Amino acid sequence: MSSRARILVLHPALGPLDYRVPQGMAVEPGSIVVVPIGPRQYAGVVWEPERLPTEEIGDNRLRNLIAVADAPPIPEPVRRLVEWTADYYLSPPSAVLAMAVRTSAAFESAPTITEYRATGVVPERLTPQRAQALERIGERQGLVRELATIADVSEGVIRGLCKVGAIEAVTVDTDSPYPLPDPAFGPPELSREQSDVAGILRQSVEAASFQPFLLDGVTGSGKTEVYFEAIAAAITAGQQTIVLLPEIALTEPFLTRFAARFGCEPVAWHSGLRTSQRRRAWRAIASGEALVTVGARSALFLPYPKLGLIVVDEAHETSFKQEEGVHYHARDVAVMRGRFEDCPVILASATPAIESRHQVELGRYAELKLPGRFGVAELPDIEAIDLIKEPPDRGRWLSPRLILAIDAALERGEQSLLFLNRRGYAPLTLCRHCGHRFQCPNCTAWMVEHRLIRRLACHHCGHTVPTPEICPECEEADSLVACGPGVERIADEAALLWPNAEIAIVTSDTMWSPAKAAEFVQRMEHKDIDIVVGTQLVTKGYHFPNLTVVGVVDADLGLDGGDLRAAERTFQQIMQVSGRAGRGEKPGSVFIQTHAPDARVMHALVSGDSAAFYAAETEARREAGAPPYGRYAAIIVSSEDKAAADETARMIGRTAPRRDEMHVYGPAPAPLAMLRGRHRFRLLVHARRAFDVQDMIRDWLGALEWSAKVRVAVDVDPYSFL
Ligand SMILES: Nc1ncnc2c1ncn2[C@@H]1O[C@H](COP(=O)(O)OP(=O)(O)OP(=O)(O)O)[C@@H](O)[C@H]1O
Ligand SMILES: [Zn+2]
Repeated sequence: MSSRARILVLHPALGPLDYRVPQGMAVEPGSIVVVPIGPRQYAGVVWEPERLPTEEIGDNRLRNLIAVADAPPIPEPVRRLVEWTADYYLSPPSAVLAMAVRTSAAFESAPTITEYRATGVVPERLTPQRAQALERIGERQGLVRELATIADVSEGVIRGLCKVGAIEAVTVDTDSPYPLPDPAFGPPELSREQSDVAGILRQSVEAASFQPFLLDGVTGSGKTEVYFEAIAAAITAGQQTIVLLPEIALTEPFLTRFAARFGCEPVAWHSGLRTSQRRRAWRAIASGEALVTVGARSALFLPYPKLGLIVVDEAHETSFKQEEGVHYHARDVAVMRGRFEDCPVILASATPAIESRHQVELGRYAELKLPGRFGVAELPDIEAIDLIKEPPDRGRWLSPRLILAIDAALERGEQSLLFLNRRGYAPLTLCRHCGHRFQCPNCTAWMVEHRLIRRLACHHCGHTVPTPEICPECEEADSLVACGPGVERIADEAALLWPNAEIAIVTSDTMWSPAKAAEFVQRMEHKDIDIVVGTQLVTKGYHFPNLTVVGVVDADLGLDGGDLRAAERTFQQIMQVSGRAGRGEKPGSVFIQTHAPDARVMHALVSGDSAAFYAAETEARREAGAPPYGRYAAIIVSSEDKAAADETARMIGRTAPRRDEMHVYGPAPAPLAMLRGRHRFRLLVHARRAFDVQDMIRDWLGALEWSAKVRVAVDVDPYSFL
């Protein structure tokens, strides 16, 4: 009798497969193994056969497992989480598992990796490519492949630089231990309110049982300080913590703040890590040595063996929803993980989502409130500026009242922030002679002018072209006009208004790495910047006590398009950016430029009556049967071949089951009818809360077949309707 093992192979197109465990090899559920598939080798994880049924094959046809990896097994709660996520989001389990086993380097038993870095030697033959490579690499270090990507040159160029001594190899120890955070390093003195909330969280961590908390505290109330106390309790108990942040850019300030509280930085996990860093972090996490990990949503699936606490900061942020591959929502999966791990989950937010508030009403989440700012800081005053009554000058975007407020802030030596959630110079370029508009060839989207790099760029697919001198349609020179503002245009206007002020543009174009974020924070703290012009990237997390004036350039921007969360999102975003003003001793003021001062959301922002706003929004959702009172699932059909996509979408529509508990809308061309060269059609399932949408969709789509040219993606609980 041979012993067989069921393996979930890390190959997106394959289901579970059985293998023979050769004599002398020992595996258990969770073991990471290497298996043969045809002539190739893949990693996989041993699974409980009853949980992943598959067609059994005879013993005589089994192939042998090749090896067991030198890494701890994937713990049981993670295996349950993988199954749940795959089930809920209608995704292949292997695609979910791939997020837990994120790096193949991690279980190859090589404790060192060879990396490369610049030596400072300038080669005699300095081609433009070589010069570019050395300039971009700077102080950085990595594999040849990684350096080539950073420098945007071929690997050959890097190897060439190596031969002439401009780049050298270094051996990196990827198993060196991380320092241990010390709960007693720098604890703050908590206010009464803070200390009450911290006490409840501490107790919950010590009790080590599942409990979701909604930590609802206004901006600057000390939510971070308070959940740090829960982390301290977990560290003391020798348990691991995950802190999820909505953007990588926020990790840098978090690391510094964490170090001030605990004496050393936590382990960071995000897409910007090099192979060697990824391997080191993964191994420390999987062995249980890494006590606190901070990261973007992908940190959630890692195999922490003794997880004691999960924190989701800025939990209302929609960037926790993944829009590609497995369409999961990290906030919701975090709560499930807490349940499988039996540990508390803290969702921290100044503007909790209606979905999360609803869970509080149902008694599933415990609500903890911090209603006031810490210390002497007060919440800022918010005023609306009616752009019809107080318009900016022609061709300008800042109204007189906002300009006066910034004048005064500059006079007082204080900082201002102008918020506009639009990268680049202008969202649309057209020819004033023939009316030609520049559209992306791959997407249903205008090309956005970026003046800093003198290119037009598509924000959906990344396609760029140099900004043309003449209209490609009518060949008229100097006929192109920029329509509407992006942050670069606002920065230009600010430079004209305040020629002596130091102005910084902060977007993902200018702040694309943790190091850039650190540099920005430093310049702000040293008052080297007077006016920040930024996108949503600067709206959260930052604490700049000298920042007192915030101007929202176009508060109506997020209301266009009108998906079900548009008003809520606008409210959250503006509250969030307002939260940057007056965080220190100096009071802050916020100006919201709008064409719709009478809209409910603008009223709520100005009056500060968020309760009334939420009540009305929630009631509207209830009436519409929208989440959290009903559910949606989107089916997105796409193909490079428009007719094929159209035909498949219609077939799916025709075969839609008819049930009382649900209705299927569509198919219709998606608002983003073309994306990255693929034509897109959408269907939307709208169902009652209790209806098992996933099961219905599984049966429905499972019975259909479509051409290999067509991709059908299901988005359960969609946040994007484009
Ligand atoms: N008990 C305390 N002792 C000393 N400083 C504190 C205390 N509580 C809060 N602070 C300080 O007040 C500022 C705001 O706190 P914190 O950033 O934790 O608030 P927050 O609620 O997380 O804010 P936001 O939601 O805007 O990110 C920080 O600089 C923090 O260090
Ligand atoms: Zn595009």
